[in-house]
Amino acid sequence: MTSSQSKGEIRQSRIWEHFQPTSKPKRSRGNDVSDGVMSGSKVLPSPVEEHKEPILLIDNQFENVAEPSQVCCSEELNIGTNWELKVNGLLRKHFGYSSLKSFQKEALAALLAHEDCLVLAATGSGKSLCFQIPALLTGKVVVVVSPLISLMHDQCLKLSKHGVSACFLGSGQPDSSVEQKAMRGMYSIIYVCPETILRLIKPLQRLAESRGITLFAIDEAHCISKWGHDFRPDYRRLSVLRENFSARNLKFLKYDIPIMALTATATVQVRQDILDSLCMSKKRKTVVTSFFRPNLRFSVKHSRKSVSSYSTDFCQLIDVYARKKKVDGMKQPLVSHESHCPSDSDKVSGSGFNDIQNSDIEESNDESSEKENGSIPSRGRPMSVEYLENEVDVFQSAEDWDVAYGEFSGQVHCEEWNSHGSMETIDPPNKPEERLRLLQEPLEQGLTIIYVPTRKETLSIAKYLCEFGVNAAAYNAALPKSHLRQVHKEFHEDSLQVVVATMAFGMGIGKLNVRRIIHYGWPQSLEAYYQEAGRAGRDGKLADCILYVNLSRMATLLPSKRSEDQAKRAYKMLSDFFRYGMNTSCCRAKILVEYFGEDFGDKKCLFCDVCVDGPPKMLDLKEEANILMQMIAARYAESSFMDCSYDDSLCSVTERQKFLVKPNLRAFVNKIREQSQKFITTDLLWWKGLARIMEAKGYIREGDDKIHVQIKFPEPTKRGLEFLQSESDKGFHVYPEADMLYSMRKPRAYSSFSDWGKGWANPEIRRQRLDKIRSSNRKPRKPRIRKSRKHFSDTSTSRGRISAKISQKK
Ligand SMILES: Nc1ncnc2c1ncn2[C@@H]1O[C@H](COP(=O)(O)OP(=O)(O)OP(=O)(O)O)[C@@H](O)[C@H]1O
Ligand SMILES: [Mg+2]
Repeated sequence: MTSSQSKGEIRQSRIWEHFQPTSKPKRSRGNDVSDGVMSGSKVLPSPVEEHKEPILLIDNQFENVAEPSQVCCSEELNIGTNWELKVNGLLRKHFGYSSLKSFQKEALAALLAHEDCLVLAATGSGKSLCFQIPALLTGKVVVVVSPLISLMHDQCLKLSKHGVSACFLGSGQPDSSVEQKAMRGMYSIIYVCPETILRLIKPLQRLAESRGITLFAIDEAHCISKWGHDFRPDYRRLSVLRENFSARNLKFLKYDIPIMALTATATVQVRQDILDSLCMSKKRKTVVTSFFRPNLRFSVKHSRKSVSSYSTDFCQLIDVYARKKKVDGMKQPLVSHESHCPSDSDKVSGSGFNDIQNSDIEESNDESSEKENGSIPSRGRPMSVEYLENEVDVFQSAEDWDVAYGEFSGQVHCEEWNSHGSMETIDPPNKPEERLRLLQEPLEQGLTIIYVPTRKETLSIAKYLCEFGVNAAAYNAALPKSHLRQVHKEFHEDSLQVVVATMAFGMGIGKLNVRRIIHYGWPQSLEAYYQEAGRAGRDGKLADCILYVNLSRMATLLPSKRSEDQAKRAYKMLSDFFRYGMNTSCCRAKILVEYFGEDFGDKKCLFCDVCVDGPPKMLDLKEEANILMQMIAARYAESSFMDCSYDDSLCSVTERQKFLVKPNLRAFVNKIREQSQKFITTDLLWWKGLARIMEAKGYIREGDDKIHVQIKFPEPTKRGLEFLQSESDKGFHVYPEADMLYSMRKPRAYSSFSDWGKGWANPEIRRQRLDKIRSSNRKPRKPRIRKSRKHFSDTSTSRGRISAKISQKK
């Protein structure tokens, strides 16, 4: 799949391209730099004198430095035309790879042409090399802006193993002399967090004049964007790099120092925001690879998400790692992982193991759907800003996350190298047949990360798994730093099996054998989800990305302290994710990559639950859609009448006020129930699903200014009114979505319904009953109707009717 956008500026590589074996150098017409086809840009530097090998001293942690006197100070890049050969030599020597991937080549070519570059490539595709190789190739310094200390530490550790001098600066750096050495040009790669780079502008300008800075790389660049999921305010101030390192301001520079921004998850809007915020030049290059990860198997499962559902949700995981059974509530003795489950003294306030509460919180102003759906009401503390802030982990600055672990060894880890001295990489299956074969193979044990929304759940789930003999650990920002370091260390050493974490864990983690990423609760956006899911299967082997959510409850906006604007965006992101969770008919990988602006065409991943199970049978919901549309249209007609009417004799003030209050979906559903016996027992949840489908088809729209996770105050559209008026016999065939299927799963019927129905014809009885229903609706959360349900059975209800529709068609 190749797409060129913006006059050839953006080139999107074929979907499998970056996962193809790199050991056999490819000659792909469109990608080969030496063919001169590189997006039509003049990317190759003119041949200059013979390239001087950069000085690289392979040594220990912080002494892994180059002598300033020996380094290249020239402004020109003395690379020569055969830079690809040189790069391949460096790659083999330092990393054990035989060649660059095509997107890496393109990014490098942009740098050599002194151009800015935006690199959008899937998680685990190898973005780091795009900025690491330039340091080796040019002999100048590369400055990398990175959001997390653990990530910087991780990368420095790896580079030192590969014989590349690197350091990180900031509060996590224990050696105070490193910063001075770095500014004297003694490291080839300097990692800094955005907060630190802002105070280092002057020393960096001196460094640019002495050893030279070849590139500013902004890793995880989505953090720049207010529209993104990981917004970090200090990232937005990085435009200072362009101002302070331009040829206009620094006379010794012939060209502006190029900026390279890299991310795996940026929507089209986020991309633009990155380009603008960094003041990237108009002549920049954008390199886009497919976001598709062919070896990841996505699925969505329903879970009540309470302590009582752990046994169902985690039994498979326990089977994989422990195969022990908890006997009558007796705890299995914890082995080495006792330390991972913090003791009472380590507990964060109010979040001990025995104090676990259901922390799902519904959208703040949503009426309870539990009343309708029989789920247990949240027993948590009342929702408040403080409560929410205390419960979730929110990135503020890199300084908050000092969880670097271990020391640089400077040693090459033998297990990472095969007997021929090259890095062992397993290419992900890139053809449908290969992937289908992979699907037959059992999922390897490997490691598992469980992402949960709250700190409390990290503790309760880790404890639960430990009780069954799984070597599991909790990870959240409120736990002691020593504990977090230990978790990192053991995770990297494979001595842990499961890490139960908030979003605080794992950004940029380069662990190859993560086999399962489980999300236990609604993530906050598709971006966050895809980033986290992307930590699985980096070795190219099959990996599972399972999302457990309560289908009867809406996604929740957890972090608070947001401006109105930010809250709107956050709701929009939640809403997009909610639709992903409710989807039953479209390949999940397709939804994910298309969210990032990639055209997946009619391809399918063949792996996800939708591809494997197939969509549910389509239903003709013409009658249901019609009645809902009628209700909405009628109310709309009434209210527009009220709006136009200035004649007080036509209606009273109270009546007018009544009409000014917007009815929500629940009110419409109640009206339907009042008017049609057939739908008396159809869940609100089911109607919500139908309303979502009708909104997607453009029949109704949200009438409220506030953004809701899903449509709440429906208004008819022109299209919807046309649908209502249409006399065509054409049905309204749709795939029922996950919440609709869930609400139909266990037909709840009323055996007394027939008795109850007998009196319905009598207007007086009907009036009394409707009054009763109305008054019960006014009292929130009183499960009056539900109470009697278990005694009854009758399939003549609409729920039964809809379920019957499905079974009939199956
Ligand atoms: N040219 C190459 N040939 C073979 N393997 C490569 C090459 N470049 C990178 N890799 C592999 O890709 C893996 C992931 O690289 P890297 O950590 O840079 O990914 P990333 O794109 O930065 O991911 P993330 O978005 O999660 O940060 C590396 O461990 C390495 O094994
Ligand atoms: Mg990376």
